[in-house]
Amino acid sequence: MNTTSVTLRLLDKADKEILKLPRTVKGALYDFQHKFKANPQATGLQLKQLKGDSRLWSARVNDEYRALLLRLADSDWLIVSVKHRKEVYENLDRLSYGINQVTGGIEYVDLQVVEESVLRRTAPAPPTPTPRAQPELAQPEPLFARFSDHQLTDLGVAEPLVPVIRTLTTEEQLLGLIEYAPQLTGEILLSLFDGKSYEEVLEQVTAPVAAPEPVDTEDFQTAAERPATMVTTTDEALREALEGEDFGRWKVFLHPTQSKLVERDYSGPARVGGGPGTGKTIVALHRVKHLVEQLPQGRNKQVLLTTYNKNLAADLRARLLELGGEQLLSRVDISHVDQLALRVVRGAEPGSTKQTIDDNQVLREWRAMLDELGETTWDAEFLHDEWTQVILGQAVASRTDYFRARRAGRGRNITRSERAEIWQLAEKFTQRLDRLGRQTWAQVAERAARLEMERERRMQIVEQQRAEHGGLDNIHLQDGSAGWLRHRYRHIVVDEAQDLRPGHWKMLRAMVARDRNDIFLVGDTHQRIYNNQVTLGSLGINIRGRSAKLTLSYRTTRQILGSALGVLSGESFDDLDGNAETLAGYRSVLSGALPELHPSADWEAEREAITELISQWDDIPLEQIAICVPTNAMAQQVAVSLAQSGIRAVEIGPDGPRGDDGVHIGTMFRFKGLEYQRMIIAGVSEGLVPRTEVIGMQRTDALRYRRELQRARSLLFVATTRSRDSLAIFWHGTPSRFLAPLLAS
Ligand SMILES: Nc1ncnc2c1ncn2[C@@H]1O[C@H](COP(=O)(O)OP(=O)(O)OP(=O)(O)O)[C@@H](O)[C@H]1O
Repeated sequence: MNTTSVTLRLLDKADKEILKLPRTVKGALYDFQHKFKANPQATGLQLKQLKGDSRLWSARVNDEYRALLLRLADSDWLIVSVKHRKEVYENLDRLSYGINQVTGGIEYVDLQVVEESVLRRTAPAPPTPTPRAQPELAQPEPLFARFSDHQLTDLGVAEPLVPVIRTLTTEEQLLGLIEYAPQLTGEILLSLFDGKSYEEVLEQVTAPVAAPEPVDTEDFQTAAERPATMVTTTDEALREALEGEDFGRWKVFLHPTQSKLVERDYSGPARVGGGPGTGKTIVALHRVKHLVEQLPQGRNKQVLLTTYNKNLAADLRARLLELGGEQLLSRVDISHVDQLALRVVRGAEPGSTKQTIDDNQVLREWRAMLDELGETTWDAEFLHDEWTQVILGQAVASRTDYFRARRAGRGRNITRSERAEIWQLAEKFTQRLDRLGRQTWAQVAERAARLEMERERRMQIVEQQRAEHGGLDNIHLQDGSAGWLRHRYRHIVVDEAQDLRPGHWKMLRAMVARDRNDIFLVGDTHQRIYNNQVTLGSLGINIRGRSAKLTLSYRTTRQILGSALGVLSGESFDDLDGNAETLAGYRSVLSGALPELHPSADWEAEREAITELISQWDDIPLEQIAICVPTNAMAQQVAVSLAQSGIRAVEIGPDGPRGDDGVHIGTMFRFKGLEYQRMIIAGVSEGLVPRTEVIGMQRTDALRYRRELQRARSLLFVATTRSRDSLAIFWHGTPSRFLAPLLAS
């Protein structure tokens, strides 16, 4: 046997078993993997084949514990389990392994462990009735009676589990089975249990992970390389999994649908959609790592990782550091997109002292100006949106151009004379900002886009000249020529893509050459919380044919997910490219309690009820609890109520939580990208969610009303999907219309 380069991997789920082992055993396992890789045949390891079986082996971890290994090839081994010595050698028939015929992935099942787990969740049988006193008890219907064995295995259920599956009669038992079953079996059974049809599961769960080629169920080495086999792939990943008390599984075990997207070679820009918690950010991070690994050696930052705010960018940096250390970080520019745009603009205007103001400040400026002018025809929000989306967004440079500008999706039609009025107001507003030495983020984005597009154009001219004159040397280079210019990045990865402005996209497009794997973006339009509707194709980013969707939530329980989907019901969403996008197939294998619904008579009573609930939660750190409210004022009021009961709280500001200690409180806008163990959403009352002003728009501007309503829904959807384990929704007075499906069920 070749002992020089032994590959040792760890199968998904074995790590969960390992996490439960005593500390000393984990330490021993760490030493074991070193020794094993040095020489599997070393006497101390007592490597032996189980039961004459050709692939399953056991090896000694310490006096008490044994590792069970599958031998994939001569020097390629896979740890499938770590068990107490007494549990290894009895009844070997219960240990089953094989290659799933649908996915081509390696699966391992210990039937005894599964059966015991099911049994633990089985309610004790009622006392045996005396023959005469009781009528015969009806046997409960098995959960999956309506599906044949063939149907189950065709969907990808692990064949050895079929007999146990036939015995299941309760949800609890099913959850017991899923805990120790291969990942796909769990996903399939829960989807069927939750009411999906065979065909739906085939399309939504099985097809995305099915092997594209016929599966050879004897070829374990090929199987180990398929995305469907969830294993650690590198030494580092194995060490990580063995070392960590609560290591980040996301770093090591990607879902097959995730790893395919990470590793694919795309002929151009690609997009990954998917509901909250499906691991879009995780995919973006792994994609960055993958792209960096393909780069030639160097020191420069050829990959840009960007997102829409500072807080999220900081989080991306921390997670990328966790994933690949300083070495990976050294090749990646991580910047939030506004900051990036500002950098471009400052680069072009080094002396500029302009202050950049956020949307709230801009609206205050609009209002101040309208007040001063005594102008009442138009409201500040409308003018701000019109200016940002139509005038700035389409780079409209003159009044005449504005008369011709497209206003798709902008709400009510406006006449020519109204356009003239708006144009005049917009001009006045721009001058006012100039005078005050201020600029808006939308202006910065558009300016940055123009500068970058101009820069790219100069590069293209030089390229063209180079082609025509046969080399740079033959071109007469003038001062300021672009001969030395290169695209700023080789690859751009965007997280939370749904909230970037058109200007951002134009800037990013110009920063990277149109090439394979140029732009990779992840986002979910159901979570769009700003009014930045874009059609990427029209901005030069063509994702057609390179669009995919993740559907398995790793964050939220099925129960919370059901409520979150209820909040969205009846609304339609786009795919960032003008087509419809749905959450079909969105699911979870995590289970928990149903969300709690708490009505109150008024706001004060609601705050009391919230305080009361939190004071009962003394089993988790306060930082794992968050309260989300519709307005800043309400956030402050909740903080005061909590303080009066001695509960510490911190508010979440634009840059994240202002402090470490206490329950996090914030408005719905602040929760994007965050997650908590327990979430409270408060003030979900009609008039607050959606706001009264939005409801009023129904009469004045139907299109705007629909857009604002969708945004309010999305905000609530984002808030509901931040919680991992439990969700409590509070309101006073009339509950929000968005809660109707939850109240009806
Ligand atoms: N393969 C995986 N294994 C384990 N955990 C995972 C995996 N993928 C994602 N997660 C976990 O699921 C949670 C959600 O992941 P992530 O933040 O990437 O989702 P998202 O789709 O970007 O969510 P959102 O749209 O709500 O921002 C995180 O806690 C992440 O660590």
